[in-house]
Amino acid sequence: MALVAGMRVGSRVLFRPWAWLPGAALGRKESAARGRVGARGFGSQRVLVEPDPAAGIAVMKLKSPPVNSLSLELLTEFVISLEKLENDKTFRGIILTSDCPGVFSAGLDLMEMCGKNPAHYAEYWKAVQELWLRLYLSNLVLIAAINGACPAGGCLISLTCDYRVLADNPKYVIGLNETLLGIVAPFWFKDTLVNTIGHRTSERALQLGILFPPAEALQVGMVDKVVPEDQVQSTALSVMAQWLSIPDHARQLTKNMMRKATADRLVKQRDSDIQNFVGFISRDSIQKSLQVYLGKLRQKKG
Ligand SMILES: CCCCCCCCCCCCC/C=C/C(=O)SCCNC(=O)CCNC(=O)[C@H](O)C(C)(C)COP(=O)(O)OP(=O)(O)OC[C@H]1O[C@@H](n2cnc3c(N)ncnc32)[C@H](O)[C@@H]1OP(=O)(O)O
Repeated sequence: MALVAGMRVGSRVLFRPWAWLPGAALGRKESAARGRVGARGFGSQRVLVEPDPAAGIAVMKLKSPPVNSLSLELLTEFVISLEKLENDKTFRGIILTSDCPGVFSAGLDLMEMCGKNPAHYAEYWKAVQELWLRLYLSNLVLIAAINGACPAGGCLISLTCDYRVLADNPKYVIGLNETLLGIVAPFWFKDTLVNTIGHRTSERALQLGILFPPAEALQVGMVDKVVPEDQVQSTALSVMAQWLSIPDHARQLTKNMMRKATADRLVKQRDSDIQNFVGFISRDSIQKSLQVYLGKLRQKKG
């Protein structure tokens, strides 16, 4: 077996780029929870995993009501489930979807970024980085079955997937809308978007914080397919079959070739990226903007 840049070619698991990242190791309890997934469903409170070992795939459903906002707990459970599937050679692909009606994910949890201390912000941001790195460089085929609204961090997660299927519902908007909150998408959010829809469209989408409805999302390439809501899952499954018809080693090496440079940019500056986030989010003006935004979200109901 040849070794290419730390990747073992000839076995199914080709690269574990995070294995050497600081803080990437899981605790003892979490490690003990790993192991073969088998045919029974597993998961955690916030991440349901429905394995289909015969097909070599698993459906992973985010289940953190009401809106799958990416709390520290959800991020942690997400990473653990992902690692379990990555480590089990039975699995070659994951369909990522939501168990919360009408929302794929509301993005980063605003409560994690409001009124907390710098140590908390640092821990939170490290967890966000970790999930992005693992998803972006995953060996598995990842298909997003987007069955609800998909703003900001929710959009980022879908952009790490190899293919996005979006339900045709005008409420199911998708995009990086950070500027609407008075905050800035970090460079690696931006890079992920640029890699998907190109520079000019990203520039406009990011500055204006555009949340694209399905037809426009398809037109700009933010998603790959728009289908009636009741066909999202079946379409994701048939797309998965197509991707799994490609030999793993060739597809994985190609994915790595396309994505590694983007991931490396963050890997090389994880600590300074955390410091930037902590400094930025701790500013009084940013805290005020987030509070105002949260207030508007709450008012919407009343
Ligand atoms: C000098 C430059 C330096 C640069 C340095 C850069 C550093 C980095 C800077 C910071 C980068 C941060 C990046 C941030 C990314 C994000 O993801 S921020 C989150 C953005 N998300 C959103 O804008 C979505 C907001 N939510 C919604 O639009 C809607 O909730 C929905 C998803 C469309 C669902 O609508 P609906 O079903 O009608 O539910 P609601 O009634 O609106 O919500 C239910 C309750 O959930 C709460 N909630 C919603 N979203 C969030 C959230 N993201 N976090 C936490 N809580 C959320 C909402 O308030 C409701 O709560 P209650 O009123 O208490 O019920």
